[in-house]
Amino acid sequence: MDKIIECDKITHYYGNRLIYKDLSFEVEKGKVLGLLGKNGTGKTTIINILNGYLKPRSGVCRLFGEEMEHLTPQTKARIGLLLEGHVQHTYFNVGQIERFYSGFFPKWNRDAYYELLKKLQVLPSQKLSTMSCGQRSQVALGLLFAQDPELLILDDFSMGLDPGYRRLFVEYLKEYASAENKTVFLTSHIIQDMELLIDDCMIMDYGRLLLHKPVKEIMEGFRRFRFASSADIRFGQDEGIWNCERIGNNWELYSFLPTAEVAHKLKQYGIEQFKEENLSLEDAFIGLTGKY
Ligand SMILES: Nc1ncnc2c1ncn2[C@@H]1O[C@H](COP(=O)(O)OP(=O)(O)OP(=O)(O)O)[C@@H](O)[C@H]1O
Repeated sequence: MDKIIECDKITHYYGNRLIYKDLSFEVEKGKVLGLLGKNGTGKTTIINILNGYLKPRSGVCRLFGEEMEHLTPQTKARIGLLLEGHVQHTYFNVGQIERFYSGFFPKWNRDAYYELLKKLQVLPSQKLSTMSCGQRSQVALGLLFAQDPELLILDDFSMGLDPGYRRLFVEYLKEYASAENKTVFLTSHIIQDMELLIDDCMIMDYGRLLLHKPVKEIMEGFRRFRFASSADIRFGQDEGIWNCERIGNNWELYSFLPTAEVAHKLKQYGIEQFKEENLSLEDAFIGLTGKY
């Protein structure tokens, strides 16, 4: 299997502040990987390292087998990059920006741009600087599809997009990734979109990678157990319990363990009655990372 992204033991600090230590992961060709994490856990930092904008203190990242600091122009043309939603050249209008970008990319597909853009309520003569935040994001996404990259890296692609356009874009992306065997690495705080789109999920915690798994495994294996108790219940993570929170005498416990094992653990505290629940990816994310 081709590895499109390889990160090996990345350690990064801003000043004295550790962002992560020895972070390693790979993304195979054709996969859609979603990077999730609370604010400030280092998602944009990873994207900046992947693109060679930031040099980590140690470790190596490779895209298409080339080290991030020495990407050739040919490899760069295979990568579509969206940094927090926007295009920079806002003095262009909708038509001019398409013509400007087309010169840089050999496989430029102008129809893909106009197909997305025709859904926008703007004229080709409208300047980007006079557009709303979401409209500018739509232009940026249209330019990415026209580039026809083999690897798409999208940082917070849903920023400013309304629900209808977000759904449309998620559907385009899904089709793009599966029909053409493209690879996508993306971040978003809109986890409902991620659930529809991604194959694998990486969740960052402060200073470390919390979890990297196929979404299917999370959806099938991770559960919430609700029960009532006045006991002082304490589980360690080494016992397979990710999170156990109390609100009054009502408890929420999250685990990948089979029901019988959780039942056995609860019995030690005298709890025989509990309710087991399947989770959306958003609920699973909250169960894994806690509510702050
Ligand atoms: N240039 C910088 N200098 C110093 N600290 C920085 C710099 N850029 C980011 N940070 C800090 O590093 C941490 C990670 O930032 P980053 O932007 O990667 O987080 P994020 O996960 O993308 O956050 P969000 O979800 O809010 O977009 C934050 O605490 C941030 O304040």
